[in-house]
Amino acid sequence: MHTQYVVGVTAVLEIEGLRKTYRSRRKGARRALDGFDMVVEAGQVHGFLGPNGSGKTTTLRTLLGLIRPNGGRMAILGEEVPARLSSVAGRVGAIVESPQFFPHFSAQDTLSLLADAGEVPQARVAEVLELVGLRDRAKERVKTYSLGMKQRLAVASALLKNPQLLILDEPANGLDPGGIREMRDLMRQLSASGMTVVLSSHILGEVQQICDSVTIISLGRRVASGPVAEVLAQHSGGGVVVRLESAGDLSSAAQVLVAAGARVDLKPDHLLVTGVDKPAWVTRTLAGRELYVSELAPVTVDLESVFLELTGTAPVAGQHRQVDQSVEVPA
Ligand SMILES: Nc1ncnc2c1ncn2[C@@H]1O[C@H](COP(=O)(O)OP(=O)(O)OP(=O)(O)O)[C@@H](O)[C@H]1O
Repeated sequence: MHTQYVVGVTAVLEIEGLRKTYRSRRKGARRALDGFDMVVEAGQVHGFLGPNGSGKTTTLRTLLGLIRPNGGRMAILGEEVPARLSSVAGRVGAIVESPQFFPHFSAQDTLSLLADAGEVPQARVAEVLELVGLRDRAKERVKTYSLGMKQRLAVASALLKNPQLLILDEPANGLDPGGIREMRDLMRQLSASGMTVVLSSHILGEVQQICDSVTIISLGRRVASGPVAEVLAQHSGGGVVVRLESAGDLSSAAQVLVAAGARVDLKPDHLLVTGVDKPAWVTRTLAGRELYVSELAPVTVDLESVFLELTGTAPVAGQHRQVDQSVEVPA
């Protein structure tokens, strides 16, 4: 299901009908993006989700002018890219591939060098070190840093020019739970300061906690998008779990509800009822037949279940899922 967006002036990122087919003499043609759409509004932390090989990195690299698309259009901060990339580049910070740092340099030296190269005032170096929480270790060599600290340094380098839009490809990759939490807090902090953050991720629980909105990609196409709560609500099916005072009455309760027009799944200790506008209707309908509800709760879905359903990547018993989601194009 596609959410229709009204593209307003606040869109920081717009992608429409993006297509990319990789061609190689040896491996033939592979369609990585097949008419992909994405919109990110200003001030959001936006999660870009999709299984391995679904086209996330291709999208981000195309956006940054590193890959030439075969079709579609893109705009960053209202400027068409790649045509006008040079006029927005100074307002976009991105880490699309893990940057390589000189191991013998300290974070301070690394950022200082990058600040000079990017004509950023040196005073900004201390600010970004503080922001990413590296201040106290800033003078130590990068080779002594943990993976999490290197990730922070990468984010610090992308923050040097105080971008309006920050794009991070898998920022939590390889981090332990503590590191992930710190990264989450940093994203929130940046967003609170008015920055728009787009992050691709596989860590769905994290995305659910950290992101205001999401785009889910599968096979090079958008399969869902919108505020996290909306995407979840659209896929919860409005179901309710119903338990009765006496479990022995479940089967008759199921018959009553079906006769009254609901869809009912009979489980050993509860009913799963869908197709009902208001949960109170279930209580009333059953009470009218002297069947008493002891518990009535909406079915909660998490982003992971929605993701698995939409991208067709839920595990299937006895099958080993292959990781590539791109489509081979016949010669
Ligand atoms: N340079 C390339 N040449 C040929 N095929 C490529 C190239 N880069 C990516 N692909 C293919 O395009 C498809 C999409 O890859 P992409 O890296 O965009 O996916 P992704 O969603 O970022 O995946 P992951 O989560 O695994 O990083 C994959 O089938 C990949 O093998």
